[in-house]
Amino acid sequence: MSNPPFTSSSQSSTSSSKPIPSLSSPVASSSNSVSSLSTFGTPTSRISKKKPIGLDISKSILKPTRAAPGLPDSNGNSNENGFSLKDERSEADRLREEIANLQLSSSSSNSSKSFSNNNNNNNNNNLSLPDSPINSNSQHSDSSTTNSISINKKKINKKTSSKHKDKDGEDLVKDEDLEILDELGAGNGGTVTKVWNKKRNCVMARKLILVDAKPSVRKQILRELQIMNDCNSPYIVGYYGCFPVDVHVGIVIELMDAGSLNDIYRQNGPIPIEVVGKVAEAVLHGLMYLYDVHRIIHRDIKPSNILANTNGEIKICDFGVSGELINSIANTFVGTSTYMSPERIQGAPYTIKSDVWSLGISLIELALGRFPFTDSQDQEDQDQDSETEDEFDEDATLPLNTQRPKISINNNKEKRKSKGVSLAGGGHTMSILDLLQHIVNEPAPKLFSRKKQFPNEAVIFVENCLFKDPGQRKSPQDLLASDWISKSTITQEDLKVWAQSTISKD
Ligand SMILES: Nc1ncnc2c1ncn2[C@@H]1O[C@H](COP(=O)(O)OP(=O)(O)OP(=O)(O)O)[C@@H](O)[C@H]1O
Repeated sequence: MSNPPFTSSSQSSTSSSKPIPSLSSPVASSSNSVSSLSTFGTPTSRISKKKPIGLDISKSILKPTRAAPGLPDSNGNSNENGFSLKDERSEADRLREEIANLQLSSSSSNSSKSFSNNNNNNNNNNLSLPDSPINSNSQHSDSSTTNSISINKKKINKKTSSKHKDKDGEDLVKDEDLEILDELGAGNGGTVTKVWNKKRNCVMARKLILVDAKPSVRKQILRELQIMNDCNSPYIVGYYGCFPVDVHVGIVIELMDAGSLNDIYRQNGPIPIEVVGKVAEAVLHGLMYLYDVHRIIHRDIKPSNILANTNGEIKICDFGVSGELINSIANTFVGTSTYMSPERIQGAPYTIKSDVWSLGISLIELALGRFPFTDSQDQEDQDQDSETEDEFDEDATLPLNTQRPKISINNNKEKRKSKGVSLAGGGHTMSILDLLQHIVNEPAPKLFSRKKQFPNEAVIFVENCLFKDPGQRKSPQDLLASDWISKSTITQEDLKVWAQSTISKD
């Protein structure tokens, strides 16, 4: 069963003629943006795995969507925390602001201690901030004082800045203040839960990373994670703090209430290609921010690390800030990254171009609603809507003249029917080695489907992400300047309505 393509302008006007009382401004007041948005899918239940993305946007708007506590519902009504869709700022922005205020009040009112590195106690306008939770013990013994109130950014280096202390010098996010509400998901390294911060009266996401490391390593991990303190971008999931949890590490981050793009496509079917374009744009901005500002390469771009919220924001998470954490997890890691570029599989060092490859694979996955390298026989077995061979979208992402991946020299029917190893995160059915071999030896997948036509600009964009030679592969900057991204007409409001439509109603 194919998903209807994005609607034409005539469909748009039909849907926009319906009243949309449930959304407060700015969506409702912007008739243009509403009509352009006709494009997005109807809400689908989380129970159903493969409901088509429908067309009737007005229905999706009218039906109430489940808003996480701390976030507005689809009617734009404030929930118990007083947030509303009318308020353009996201919950993360609000929290950031609160944190900034706390820092200022801390620096102006708490003149008893200065934790700045320069150890001076004259009134030279340096900001004195409490140190990070990790460094605080040693730094707190510093008795130098200051009355400074203005922010001298240069003085706030990575080691001394902390957005996570309140005016009493207490951690802004403490594990004991978090009440577990719901499980959001689990990955190879740990579990993520939705939590209520009793002290701050808001919802957050708490990720428990199972590292089982000795205290010195854990301390080092927590220290390294502090770099996330300084990450401040609308394309990066907000970070609120981290702490040891037994022998493990807890990280508290912004709750993205529409979940990961992996969850979204698995529960709602393929993501409309126009939205996929905005996903590409957000990820590229996030990658560029991480690299340009912090010299960080993400290293793990995949749909489960791209998150969306009902404000229509798309952000990336889980980037490789902590070498120690990567090492610790690698010790217990049972999966493998199936989004890895050919050069990485062959042992070349990571570059930002490796992230670009992973982005290309992820985009195909989102647009098709399945992992690009899925074995077609298995896929066919699972696809109840495919009744004839013709209808089935066999190896859709392989080059047109390729029937199926040559997964081994002795490829035969028996082999084809083998389910192979089911890889984590994508319902993958090739064995890991077959897959890695395939990525290295076979042509790169393409954005292609027998069932649906994708815009040429999107096809070219993905092609540019998936040059097997990293030298030929485009940089994030070039990709952002491409036609697909620069000519997109999808607005933030459109994304907001789309994201809300993906939330389950039960
Ligand atoms: N900030 C968040 N807000 C909402 N849901 C989240 C958040 N972070 C993670 N999740 C959910 O939790 C799931 C598990 O995340 P986690 O990072 O532990 O593993 P993963 O990325 O799915 O897999 P892997 O461990 O293989 O990288 C995600 O797929 C997503 O559904």
